[in-house]
Amino acid sequence: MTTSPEIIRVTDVSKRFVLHKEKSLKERALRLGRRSDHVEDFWALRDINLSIEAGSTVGLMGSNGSGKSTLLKVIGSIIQPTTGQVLRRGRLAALLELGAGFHPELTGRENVYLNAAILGMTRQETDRSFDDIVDFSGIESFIDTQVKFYSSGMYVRLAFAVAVHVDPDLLLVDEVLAVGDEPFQRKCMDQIRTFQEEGRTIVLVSHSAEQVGDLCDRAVLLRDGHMQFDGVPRDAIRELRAGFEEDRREEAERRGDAGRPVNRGKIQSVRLLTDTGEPLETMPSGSPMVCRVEIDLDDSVERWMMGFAIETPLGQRVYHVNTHTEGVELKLGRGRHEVEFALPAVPLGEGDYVVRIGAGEVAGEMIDLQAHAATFAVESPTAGNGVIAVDAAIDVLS
Ligand SMILES: Nc1ncnc2c1ncn2[C@@H]1O[C@H](COP(=O)(O)OP(=O)(O)OP(=O)(O)O)[C@@H](O)[C@H]1O
Repeated sequence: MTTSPEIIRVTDVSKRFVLHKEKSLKERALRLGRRSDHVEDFWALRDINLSIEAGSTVGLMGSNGSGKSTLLKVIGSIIQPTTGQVLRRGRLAALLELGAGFHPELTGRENVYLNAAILGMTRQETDRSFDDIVDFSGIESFIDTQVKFYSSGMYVRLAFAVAVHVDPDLLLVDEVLAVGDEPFQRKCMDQIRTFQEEGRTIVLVSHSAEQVGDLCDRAVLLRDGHMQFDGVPRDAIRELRAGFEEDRREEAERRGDAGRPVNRGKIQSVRLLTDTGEPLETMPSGSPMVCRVEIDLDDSVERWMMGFAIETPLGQRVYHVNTHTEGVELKLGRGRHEVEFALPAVPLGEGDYVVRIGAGEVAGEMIDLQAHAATFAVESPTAGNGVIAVDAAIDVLS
């Protein structure tokens, strides 16, 4: 097996920001308007080690403020790490903050030349690519308008068009693409796939599990500036969701301190069974499935409901049912309750699936949630791929 050469090496990188916290208005007034800054260190990244091989597509994931954009900027040398070092090879194109790299007073045309020059293109090279850049951006009629009058989508269109036409070895993309409209986002995704086929390296920040699962061969998960996970996207997504669940519980406990009872219920077990009561791990497509959930409640729980969902490992929901919307009343009272969801036929396509179970009061208060309550695999002999099993027949008509 040959391994690709390393294109990025991040060694022991930490990034500290200094936060200036303003004191209250009253204190400022007392100091007659002089700044009464209270300075605090904030570590946005802590001891990050990362080696990225040429030709790979890596997704940076994590909750808001976890350090994704900071890491991307450190990789792109837009900001310097406080400690540690970043080594990078090849030509870089980066699509970071909205408008970064564009001068607001210059026109789109002038910015294309300026931006391409910053990214390492000669004037002649830019002349040759100019029409393609404008064509890709789709904003031809605004190319001689100052970019300060551009909408966010127009900014991103032009910036992405320049970035992909400078022949980069490494493309860094922050979430900015999300402001483009749907056709443009699709065009960007097609371009990213072309880049992958051409063996270029891509590092992207995304909140979309779908996108990371679909595009990336590796995902790095950040939590509070630390690297929490580095591996295959589906495992990163599972870790990320487990973290969200943990946060939700902590949040519920905090709210509990403010007077509401906590731990009013807990899902104790979730079992997947065949219709004859055998444990179910792998099933043929179209066969029945039973899901039995045991939950303990305390007597403060009022009218409640339970939801059952089947998702792909990347979190795409393929089925959902809820006791309340189906008109099923659940029993009240302290102690163990058992709810069964019996599905007479599960016509899913071949693959792995995740069961998500949630319980909450009809009035809106969450009781418990297990985002990864159980998993199962479906085997299907049908033609094609997808989340539904369809046995397509193909005829050559002419
Ligand atoms: N220039 C800065 N000065 C001070 N703090 C900063 C600066 N840039 C980022 N931070 C802080 O560093 C932390 C990480 O920010 P970062 O933008 O990297 O997070 P993120 O994971 O990309 O978040 P999001 O998903 O919200 O985009 C945040 O708490 C942010 O407030």
